[in-house]
Amino acid sequence: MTQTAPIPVTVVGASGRMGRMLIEAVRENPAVVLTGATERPGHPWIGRDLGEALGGAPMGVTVEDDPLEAFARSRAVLDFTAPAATLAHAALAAQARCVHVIGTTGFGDEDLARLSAAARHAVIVRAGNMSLGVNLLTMLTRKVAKALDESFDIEILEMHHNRKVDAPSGTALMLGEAAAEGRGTTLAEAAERARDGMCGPRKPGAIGFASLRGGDVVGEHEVIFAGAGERIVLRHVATDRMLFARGAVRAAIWGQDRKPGEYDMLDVLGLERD
Ligand SMILES: NC(=O)c1ccc[n+]([C@@H]2O[C@H](COP(=O)([O-])OP(=O)(O)OC[C@H]3O[C@@H](n4cnc5c(N)ncnc54)[C@H](O)[C@@H]3O)[C@@H](O)[C@H]2O)c1
Ligand SMILES: O=C(O)C1=N[C@H](C(=O)O)CCC1
Repeated sequence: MTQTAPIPVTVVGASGRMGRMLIEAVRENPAVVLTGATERPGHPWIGRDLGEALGGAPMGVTVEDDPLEAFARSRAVLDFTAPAATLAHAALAAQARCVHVIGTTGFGDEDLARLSAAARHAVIVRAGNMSLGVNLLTMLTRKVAKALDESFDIEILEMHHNRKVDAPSGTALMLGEAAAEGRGTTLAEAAERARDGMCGPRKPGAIGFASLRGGDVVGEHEVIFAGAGERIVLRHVATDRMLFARGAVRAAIWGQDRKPGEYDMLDVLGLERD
């Protein structure tokens, strides 16, 4: 029996809520091995052993602030940081020929264009949500939106913990894209992202968003199809961030030896697009 060597992986933003989960998800999966961990320059963990910084036994991996050094020893980068950091990582991951798994959310249109440009020379797997459940929910959302006409108003409601910095969530935008596709339009055309004051009656065909923030909520999403006398509600509740981290590790493994390009979790999970 042939035994394949584990894939060397770097986790960027190692001290973050998701960084810590990603380290655990790499350590529990024998198909991958942690060879690098980074944090932003000036972070107190720089130069320390990662295991000790996490409050446990030494792991033999030193936290660095030079991502290229770490990427050069790796074949995949797991990146749940912040848009500016991820854009910088994309160029370096392409240079080091690493699969770049991006969970970061909050990108603007120009940022997304820059990531698409990087994907001409590198494998990028990006998703606003790496869980199986949410990716299935995007398929259901597309189907229901296609089946119903504009007499059903589509509203997307999300709730997250009080430390989240971007809104609407990346997941809500994924669900919005799916709803828009089902309706035969684009989210840029249909999105209604904020309502306050005398904003007038609802625009027919709009896809509305509402964001709640509080406590330690991991991530909850509802897609509401509101018609006359009835409502259909599709709902996903995440209760454990390991869900996202295990999805990211799966994407890193799936991305090995793929052609350069921009992929998402539907590709990784082998789910149909329509
Ligand atoms: N796609 C998904 O499934 C999914 C799931 C959860 C969170 N997220 C997203 O992941 C991102 C991070 O979320 P979080 O809750 O872990 O945030 P967090 O603030 O806890 O962690 C971000 C980490 O990135 C580090 N960082 C920032 N700039 C850096 C740089 N230049 N180099 C290295 N590290 C850097 C920060 O110091 C911090 O430790 C957010 O955009 C969030 O929306 C996505
Ligand atoms: O905690 C976060 O931040 C999350 N971000 C993603 C999003 O923006 O949808 C996924 C859920 C958790």
